Amino acid sequence: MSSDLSSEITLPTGEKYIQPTGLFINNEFVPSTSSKKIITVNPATAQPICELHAASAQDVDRAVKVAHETFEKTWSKVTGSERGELLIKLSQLIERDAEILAKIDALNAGKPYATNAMNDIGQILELTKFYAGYADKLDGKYIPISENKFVYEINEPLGVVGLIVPWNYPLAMASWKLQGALAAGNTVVIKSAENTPMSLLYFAQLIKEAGFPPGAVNILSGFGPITGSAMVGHELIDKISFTGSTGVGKLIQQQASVNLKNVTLECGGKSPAVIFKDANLSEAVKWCSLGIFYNSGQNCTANSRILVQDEVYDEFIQKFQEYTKENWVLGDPFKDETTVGPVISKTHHERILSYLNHGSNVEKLNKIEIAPLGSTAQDYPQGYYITPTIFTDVPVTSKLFQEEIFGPVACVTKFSDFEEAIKIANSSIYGLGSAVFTKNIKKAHRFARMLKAGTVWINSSNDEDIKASFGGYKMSGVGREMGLEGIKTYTQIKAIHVNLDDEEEEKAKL
Ligand SMILES: NC(=O)C1=CN([C@@H]2O[C@H](COP(=O)(O)OP(=O)(O)OC[C@H]3O[C@@H](n4cnc5c(N)ncnc54)[C@H](O)[C@@H]3O)[C@@H](O)[C@H]2O)C=CC1
Ligand code: BAL
Repeated sequence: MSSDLSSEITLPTGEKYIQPTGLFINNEFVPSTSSKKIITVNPATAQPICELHAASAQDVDRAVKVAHETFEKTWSKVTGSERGELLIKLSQLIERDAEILAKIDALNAGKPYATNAMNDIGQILELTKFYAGYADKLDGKYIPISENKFVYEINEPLGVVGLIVPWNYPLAMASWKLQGALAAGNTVVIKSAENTPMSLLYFAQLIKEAGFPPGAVNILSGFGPITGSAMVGHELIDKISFTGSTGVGKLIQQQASVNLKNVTLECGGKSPAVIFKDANLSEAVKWCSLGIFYNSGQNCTANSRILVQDEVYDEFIQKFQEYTKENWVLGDPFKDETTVGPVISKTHHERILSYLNHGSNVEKLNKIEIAPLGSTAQDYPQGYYITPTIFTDVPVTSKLFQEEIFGPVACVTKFSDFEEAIKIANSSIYGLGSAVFTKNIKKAHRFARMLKAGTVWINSSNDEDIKASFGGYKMSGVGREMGLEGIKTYTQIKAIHVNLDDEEEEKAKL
């Protein structure tokens, strides 16, 4: 059963559900004004799933105007407590529909359902409740000036915010932005990635059911250079929060100058994990394997550069291979045991393969393909699978060591001492995540302070928590998400100066 605005989907489990396919504007699904369509593809099979409306610049304009009007007339008058209650209601609906939301991301993004997509929903749930609790706690500040003068500062929402999200965590990346923006009192126009629009459109139904007023949240599927660019250029959008490539982040920063938009950019990374010889090696192996192979390496904080001290280098490589072989399962995202699914698309698959080819045939590096439980990408020729791979003794200046591959590919290199380790770790244009493994607490903290990265994990890796801020140094981005910063980033401060002096009144008293 399909209409122009919905499509009946049969999941690989045999279950069926109705997928909305229109644009979600003013709490209704509507057709696009353009004939351009997005055809979603299941990365595990390379087969098309369904066709969705793609927003034109005209559709963006309509969504933004609706969001603007809603902000001015309704949403800006809703109290923090009321916004918190709506978010609590939303969290209950997310909990109710957790399985179907995770199954949609498993189908559309190839995320292993039980071991990955469900984790995303768990994080979203926690985050939604966290921001619900903060919605009425955006306290201001009292600043005494003199006997008769003081200032109070209040946090106000920005207005209409434009959110542009990627495909690696389709619903989670949307939620990092959306829930914080709503808690802070903004209205939203959000665009999903063209590869993965399905879960966010399903989520639109929960927004409406939770009771958010029409126009508070508008959800567009669409292509970056058309829909995304129209959002960035729109003068009624007060802020853009973007997650994606550094190249597009740079474009957005330039285009956003049209009305001096506030911009948050969460971009690429080439995160180092540094293993000192006094580390608990088994723990380092476990975390580094998780940090590069989880989500098939499609993580902005993936520890794609692994630096190991000379004395334990060979032992680390051996244990790393063994651990990965024994603890990961490559395969069908809908099988409960699967932990490594396909990568997102044909284009991305080809991009990763070209890095693998460059590493082995151009740079002539030592390449080790690890077959988790004996299976490799060749066992799944129908989908976009990549066999987990490590390159060893990789020169620090090489393309593979410097560029973001965004796949299950680790580059390992040696270092001799603390100074060399910090120099290599910081020799990157990026500065998003980083990890350091040592039992020496002083060394760990000294190293953490010297790392140029927005997140440092000591004795773990990619162990993010919604209560802590997340974002990059250098070309990994601008601003922070999650934690308290993830709500403050959607506010602006107004300083109100109060003068209690009244010379006329004083004179009258005399
Ligand atoms: N930081 C992260 O989490 C992510 C990083 N990436 C990196 O980017 C590489 C390329 O992946 P892509 O999907 O091509 O990333 P991308 O940066 O092109 O896409 C991310 C989002 O930006 C939108 N977009 C693209 N061009 C735009 C424009 N001109 N104006 C406004 N919005 C625009 C896309 O539609 C999508 O929603 C990956 O291989 C990876 O290295 C990709 C996704 C997430
Ligand atoms: N773990 C979610 C953000 C990222 O790594 O892409």
